[in-house]
Amino acid sequence: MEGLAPDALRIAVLGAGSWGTTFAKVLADAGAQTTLWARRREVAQEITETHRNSDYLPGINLPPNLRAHDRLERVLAGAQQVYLSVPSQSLRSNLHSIRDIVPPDVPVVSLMKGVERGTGLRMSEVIANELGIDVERIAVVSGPNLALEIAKKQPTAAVVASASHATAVAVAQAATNEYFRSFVNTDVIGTEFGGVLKNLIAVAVGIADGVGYGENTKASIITRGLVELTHFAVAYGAQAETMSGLAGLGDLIATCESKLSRNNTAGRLLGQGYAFTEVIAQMNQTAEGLSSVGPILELAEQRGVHMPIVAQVAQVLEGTLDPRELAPHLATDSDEPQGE
Ligand SMILES: NC(=O)c1ccc[n+]([C@@H]2O[C@H](COP(=O)([O-])OP(=O)(O)OC[C@H]3O[C@@H](n4cnc5c(N)ncnc54)[C@H](O)[C@@H]3O)[C@@H](O)[C@H]2O)c1
Ligand SMILES: O=P(O)(O)OC[C@H](O)CO
Repeated sequence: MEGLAPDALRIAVLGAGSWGTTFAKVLADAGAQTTLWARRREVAQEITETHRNSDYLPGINLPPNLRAHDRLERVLAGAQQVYLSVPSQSLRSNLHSIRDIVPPDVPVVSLMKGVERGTGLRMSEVIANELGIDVERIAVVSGPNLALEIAKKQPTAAVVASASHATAVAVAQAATNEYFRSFVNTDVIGTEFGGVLKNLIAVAVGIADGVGYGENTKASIITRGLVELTHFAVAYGAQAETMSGLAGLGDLIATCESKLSRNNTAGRLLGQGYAFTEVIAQMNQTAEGLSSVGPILELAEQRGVHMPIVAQVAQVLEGTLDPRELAPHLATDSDEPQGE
């Protein structure tokens, strides 16, 4: 491609929604020759020919070294790194399709923030399972990363985690440019669960917002939510410090505060009185939190972790709790004061 260094990294990104496209732009802006897989041919054509993805990133110009295709074989051929950004519940079936065509030995990176319904597995676990590859080849990216802001080149940080420090570094190098900075760690569990759990707290904050509660209520939910997500993640082997980093607190703040967040938006609609089915009908993008609530509560129960906020989000989704009742029962279902 014109203007690219001859040794430019060749990268494949699967999933041309808002995050897949934005992350592909980050990688391309960092100098990689990047190819996106779009399910729909017309989306692939629009990206390659007009450098736009108007459905997901209206008004954003994409760089010329970012192209797209609807054929997986074309996208994956010769890729030196592979990134996955499809809705979490569709990951396994997508991996089936690429199992035999992912280039050997290259890093495979999850950009997703969900857990699989039915198994409760994190995305990196589904990848290891389905592709049968060494965990040292797998990395995950998380952090306060609202796609549209990054697509507009607003300065942002993220964290890349892998069981292999070398893999994390290779991915972070590829995903660092003048507006996007990738840090590294080896706490894959904490980094992934941070991204999943903050979505649930963002739904709760959205509900409070939709009901009409103010900043005290939302700050209370965010703060107690951080305690809840830390207890959960640590019970599953995460390091507590990860939860006060970019993938925990950082993402919690961004998602709970932003009207761009789909999880926050879904919560707000619930708080305004829309039923779950009506919210789903109104959302035209992925709100992962809605699918993660059930599996996360099952996992919490298995390790004896108390998650009052997430449990109440589940009740609002089921229609068994009035949204106005969510915040008053923030901390516990007991009337006894408890330690913070
Ligand atoms: N958008 C963000 O700001 C953001 C930031 C960080 C992480 N994420 C995570 O990235 C992942 C993808 O989210 P997104 O924001 O790009 O969602 P999106 O709704 O914007 O796009 C989803 C994409 O997946 C495609 N898709 C839908 N069903 C599919 C299927 N069965 N098989 C293959 N492709 C399918 C859609 O056509 C679309 O291209 C989610 O896990 C999300 O939590 C999103
Ligand atoms: O729009 P949301 O709620 O999926 O959040 C997007 C990102 O995860 C924010 O970091």
